[in-house]
Amino acid sequence: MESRIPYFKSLPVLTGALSDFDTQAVPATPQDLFLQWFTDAVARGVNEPQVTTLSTVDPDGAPDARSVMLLDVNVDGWHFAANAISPKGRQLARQPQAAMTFYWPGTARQVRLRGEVRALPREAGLTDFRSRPEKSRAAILAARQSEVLEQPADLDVAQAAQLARLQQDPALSSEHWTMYALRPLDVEFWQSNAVRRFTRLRYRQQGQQWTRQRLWP
Ligand SMILES: Cc1cc2nc3c(=O)[nH]c(=O)nc-3n(C[C@H](O)[C@H](O)[C@H](O)COP(=O)(O)O)c2cc1C
Repeated sequence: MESRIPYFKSLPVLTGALSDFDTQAVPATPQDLFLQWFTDAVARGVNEPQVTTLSTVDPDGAPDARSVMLLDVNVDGWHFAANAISPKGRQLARQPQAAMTFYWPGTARQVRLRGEVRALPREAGLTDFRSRPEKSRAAILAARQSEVLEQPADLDVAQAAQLARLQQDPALSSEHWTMYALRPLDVEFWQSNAVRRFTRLRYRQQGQQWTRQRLWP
């Protein structure tokens, strides 16, 4: 098979108006720097900056990763919602550790987080569930997420059944839809610049404080 290396390497990367990253002038917490970078990504027109790659560990110790939507960032961590009985939910129940990776094209910035994941109290999942459109709630209720779908028509039947239930009882909720918070021990901010000199800054939790270290690129 013909090599695709020249093709992939010919595609532009780390493009955009790049900022200098002054690691001396950063906030005390990674939450604040993350929100600065996030707001900047939105202002620069980055599409869907709230989508992140969430990596977990399966029962065999193998990594697993997928996209999820970031829903909040605060002292409790980086929040996302998922079905507790999905593979990721089961993986997190067994091994409550995860990583999140953000890359915002056009900013040449990456943010990586690693740490413990906690399922938030049930009310948080319920509030998120209730805020979703009816069809999305029906899809969550019908979820047998990541099981093999033998007959595509089974999905339509399952979703239509849940939609009918919801129309009869709009207060219906999912007992499995859960809000999670990834509370990082490490958060690394990575920035390229016009001369491809990468600047990396890692925040590390130490007790109640965050320490900061520059990393070799
Ligand atoms: C852009 C995008 C956003 C997504 N957001 C979520 C999300 O917030 N929560 C979720 O459970 N799945 C989300 N998904 C679907 C997951 O990537 C994944 O396919 C699904 O949750 C099953 O993952 P699992 O088998 O590892 O549990 C999203 C997918 C995409 C492409």
